[in-house]
Formats: sequence, structure tokens, C-alpha cells
Amino acid sequence: MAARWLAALKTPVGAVSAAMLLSVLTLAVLAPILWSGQAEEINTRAILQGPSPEHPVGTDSLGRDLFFRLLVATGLSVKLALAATGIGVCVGLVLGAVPSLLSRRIGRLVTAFVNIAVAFPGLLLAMFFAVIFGVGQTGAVLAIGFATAPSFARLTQTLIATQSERDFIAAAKLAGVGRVQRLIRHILPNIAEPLVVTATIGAGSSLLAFAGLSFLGLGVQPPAYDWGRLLNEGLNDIYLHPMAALAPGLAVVIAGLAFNLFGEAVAKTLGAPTPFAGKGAAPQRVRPTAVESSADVEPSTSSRESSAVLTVSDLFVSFPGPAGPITPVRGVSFSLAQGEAVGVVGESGSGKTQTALALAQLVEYPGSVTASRLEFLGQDQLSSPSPAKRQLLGTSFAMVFQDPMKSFNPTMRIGTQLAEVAQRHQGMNRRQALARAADRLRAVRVPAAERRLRQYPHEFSGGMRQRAMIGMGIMGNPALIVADEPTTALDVTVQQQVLRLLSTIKEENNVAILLISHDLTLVGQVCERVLVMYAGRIVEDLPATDLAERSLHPYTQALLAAVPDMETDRNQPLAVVPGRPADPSNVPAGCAFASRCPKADDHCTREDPQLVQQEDGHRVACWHPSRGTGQRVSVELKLPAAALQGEAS
Ligand SMILES: Nc1ncnc2c1ncn2[C@@H]1O[C@H](COP(=O)(O)OP(=O)(O)OP(=O)(O)O)[C@@H](O)[C@H]1O
Repeated sequence: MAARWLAALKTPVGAVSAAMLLSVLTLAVLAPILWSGQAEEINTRAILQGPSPEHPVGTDSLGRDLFFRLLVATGLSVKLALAATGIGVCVGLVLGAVPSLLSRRIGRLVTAFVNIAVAFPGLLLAMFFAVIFGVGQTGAVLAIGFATAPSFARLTQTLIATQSERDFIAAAKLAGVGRVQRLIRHILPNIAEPLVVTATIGAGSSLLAFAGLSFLGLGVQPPAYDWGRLLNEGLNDIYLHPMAALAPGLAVVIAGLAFNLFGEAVAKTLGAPTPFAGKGAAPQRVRPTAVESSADVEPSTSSRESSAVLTVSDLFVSFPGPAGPITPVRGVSFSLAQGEAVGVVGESGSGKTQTALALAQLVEYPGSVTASRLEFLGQDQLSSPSPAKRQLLGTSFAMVFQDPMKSFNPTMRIGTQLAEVAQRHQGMNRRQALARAADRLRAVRVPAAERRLRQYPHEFSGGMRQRAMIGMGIMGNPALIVADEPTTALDVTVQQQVLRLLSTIKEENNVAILLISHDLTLVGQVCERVLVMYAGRIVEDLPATDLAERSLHPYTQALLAAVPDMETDRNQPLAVVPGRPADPSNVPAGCAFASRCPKADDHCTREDPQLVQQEDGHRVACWHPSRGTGQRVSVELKLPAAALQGEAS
């Protein structure tokens, strides 16, 4: 952080404003110590004099030297402005954080209050509070502090909301880290920098506001004096001695500019948002709600269920939309057996990620999740949360996100983040937890594990970070790893290493894997079973070995036909699934795929087919299922040999 602040000094504005700020702060500390005597010295022979070599700014009505008074007033002016800013930041932090900590209703009330307060001009609010808190220094500090708090609260809310959407917060939530701990350990360190920058800019505004209140007689009271008071006194004789009013005014402007320009220069270097950069409460995650089961939505019944790690029936996820609810997941049902790897494929927007988030209870408010059954390791996830449930999810349910850069908290060492799970759920002390973390990093083939534990996420390569994320997932004893496009952000070689690692963990620990991907070939490499999703529903559930030759749904066949292979004619345009995916806010009646399906008839557009189990355990939701092969697909069911090499790179 210090290095990035220092980088601001390399810009011309940064360098000049830093020099100005340093001078102001030095004066604020030294002037009252060095020149208080001269500033207080009364000289009845030199009353109300104009500027002269002896008194560069002139004298006041008691013959006191205004230059020394100006210098000494720097101390009180800066001290009070900083105190007011401190109060503004603290109250703003509390107001900004409350919506993410308390119930949604209280959060909404606080957000509405902040929004109203932000709409008032700051100085008006300060005068209003000054009347409430009383005339004088303390009243003015409180008044300006409370008047600036709403803009800090707004900024805090916005920053918390942004951070709350990041994957490492979802990971912390899944690991059972409570709201307060998430805020203190994971969110605040990541928003501290823009808050400090904004506070620096805010100190300049507080300085101006304080001078304003003192000038109006509401702030500093005689015999104490700050720049506002000197301005007030100088104004009485402005026609005789304009310098007496101009000099304190100039001091306020220069000091205010120093704070403002320095803050702006740092903000520009960091790209930090300003206090008015948006609004909104921090997102809160919703818990699935139980609903009555509708017909034909039970997960596939087979021997899998007896050893099921996960069973879900009739899962719906919806969000309020401008023209009615948007439902990206519409009645998903399936189960996952111990040690089974299942792939979820489908075009963008088909509901894959929302399904995974709902299973991990990570869908954010205002989304809502309902299901008639949701069991993880035999434990009902639809009833109220309990410590036992959080413990089970924290140790047995691991999630690997798409972008390894966002999966870790950038302000914490990798070791601390891995150790958090073991300390929280396995009763280990920090030393034991770090030893376990080193062991887990070795298990995911991260070389020099002990040294790596002390590094920050940015010191890891993309592939290494993804492996460390998987390592974090196996800090406990996971029964299920949900990997949402875990290799999309990685190059092909590293992609193969990560897939290989997932397969090894699955084999060695009998862990079930739910692998979400656009890539049918990749899913075919790792998974035994494939769920094909379209418009928020599973339209086909088939063994991966059947993908190439025995798929039944026209959508699966269209996806397969769109996979290019070595024989694809490069002179021809690549095959695509014709038409556009269904809009989750306006899913058509009947089969959602009908408008893109070559086999569709009236029946398809009238009635939505249910997911029906076939004789071979294969499930399909289609009125006209027929065996078909994707024209171009060649799904490799074994990992290529190249994937086994270069693991530690
Ligand atoms: N906060 C939200 N508000 C409204 N709709 C949302 C919200 N979040 C997601 N959606 C809906 O969910 C759909 C995306 O679902 P999801 O992310 O599960 O798709 P996906 O199959 O994983 O897509 P991709 O492969 O691109 O990640 C969006 O198209 C949108 O309609």
C-alpha cells in the first residue's frame, strides 16, 4: 500500500500537493510551540496596522501580530478538521457496514436514511448539527463529523457491496466464516485504501467547513482562534486592512487544496472510487426455502441415491425483474453419489452457475431459492441454519471458482487463508493449521509449500492459484467439490494439470465432483455423467461414455455438433446451435428449446416435456428423443499423456 501511495508522488500534482501537505502538517505541529508567545503579545501602540516589514500581515485590534496568529492558528484548524474527519469516517463506517451485518429490514432502513442524508448539502447539515450539539469547538467537531458521515457511509456501502460479490467472500462464507468476521478479516482490509484516500480528500472539506462555522460564530470561541475566527475578525476592518481577512482566507484555501489535491492524486494512481460512486446495500445471501414437490421432479433413482452425497429436487432460483421474475433455474433435480464426477454443460445463461450457487447456499439477495428437497450428506439443508450445518458445509463442501485471481483475498497470505478453515472447524491452533495447509499445498503439487504459505495471492501464477484453491477445498475432508469453470482462465497445459488434479483427488479421497463447463470435451475427460442444461432445466442426464454416440436430446446433439475437432473443415464457418438461448425472464410455453429444434411440432410448443428416465438410466426431457451423434464430436475419455507432465510448473 505504501508503495502505491509513494507512486502518487511521482506525478507533478502529487509531488506539489504532498509538499504543501507536509508544510501544513509541520506548521500545525510546530507553530503553536514556537510562536504562541509572539502571537499573543498585545501592543497598544500598533493597533489595526496594515502590512509592514515588522508585521507582514498587519495587526489586530489589540495590536497582536496577525502573521504569527495565522501560523499558530494552523494547529487548531488542522487538529479540529482531522478530528471531525475521524468522526465522519467512524460513523460512516458503522452506518455503511450495518446493512451487511443486521437483518435486511434494518439494513434497508439504514440505507434509506443514508440516501436521504447524502442528498442534503454538507454545510447545511453541519449548521443543523452545530445548533443541536451547541456552539463551540466540541459542538462544531461533532457537527462536521456527523455531516460528513453520510458520504462515507455511502462509499462504505458501495465498497462492501463490491467486495461481497467477490469469490473469496463466497469461499469464506462457505467455510463458515460469520458475517462480522467476514467484514473484519476479509472486507475491511480490501476497502481500507479507498476509504483512507477519501478521508484525505474529506479532511480538506472539513477544514473549509470548520472555517465556515467559526466564521459564522458557531465554531471556535475566543480567546481560542482558528483561521475561521481570524477571518471573522479581519472582516470587520476589511476596507481599512484587507490583508487581515485575505490572509486567513488564503490559508484555508491553500491547506484545503493540499489535502484535496493529494487525495485526488493518490486516488488517481490507485483508481479509487469517490464517495458518490454509487449506492446500494451490501448483497446478502439467501437460504433455500422448502416447497412442496411437484410431479416428476424427483432426482434420478438408482443405486446412487443410497450413497448420495447430494440430493436435490425441484430446485428453483429466481430474481425480481422489471417485467416479472427472472428464473434462471426452473426445477432442477439430480443426485450425486460418493466419488462420482458429474459434468454440467449448457450455453451461457442456461443456469449452471446459479444451480451451483444455490447448492452452496450462496445465491445473493434479492434472489430467492426454493426446493422440495436439498440434502447434503444426508443433512437437510432446507431447515434453519445451525452450527452443525455450517460445520458440515465448511469442511465437506468445497467450491472452486472460475477466476483464480478473485478466489483469494488479495490482502491476506495464502497460508492464513488456508489455515482459517482448519482453525475454525477442526479445532486446530494456528501452528497446526499452517502445518495442515503446507501438507495440503503439497498434495495439490505446489512446490516449496512452506515458503508459498507466506506469500500473497499475487505472487502465485494462475494455475498455481487454482491449485491452491483446490488445496483450500481439501483442508477439511470434502465429500463434494463444485468446480465452476475452473480452467476457463488458464492456458491449455495448466488446464490439463488442474483437471488431472481434480481427478486424482476424486480417486484418492472418493470425493464427488460437480464440474460446470461450456466445454463438452473437457467434461467428457473428467466426468462419468453429464447433465445438459437448457433454459434453467436439465434436458438430458446421460453417462459421459454415451455423449458421442447415444445422446437423445436434440439440444445435446446440437451442442456436440458445435464442438470443432481436428477434422473440422477450416474453410467452413464453425457450426453453432441455431437461434438464441431462451430469455430467463420470458421462457416460452412448452419446450423452451422448441423454437431452435429441427424436430419441434405443435405438441412441443404446447407442453413442456418432463425429464423422464429411460430403460438404461439415461434421463431426457423431449417429446421426440432419438439416438443421434454429434457430427463432429470426438470426446476423449482419457486424459492425454501430455497432461501428466510438467505438473509443478
Ligand atoms: N442478480 C441477478 N438478477 C437477475 N438475473 C440474474 C441475476 N443473476 C443471474 N441472473 C440470471 O441468471 C442467468 C445466468 O445464469 P447462470 O450464471 O447460472 O448461467 P450459466 O449457465 O452459468 O452461464 P455462464 O456459462 O455464462 O456462466 C442470467 O442470464 C440472468 O438472467
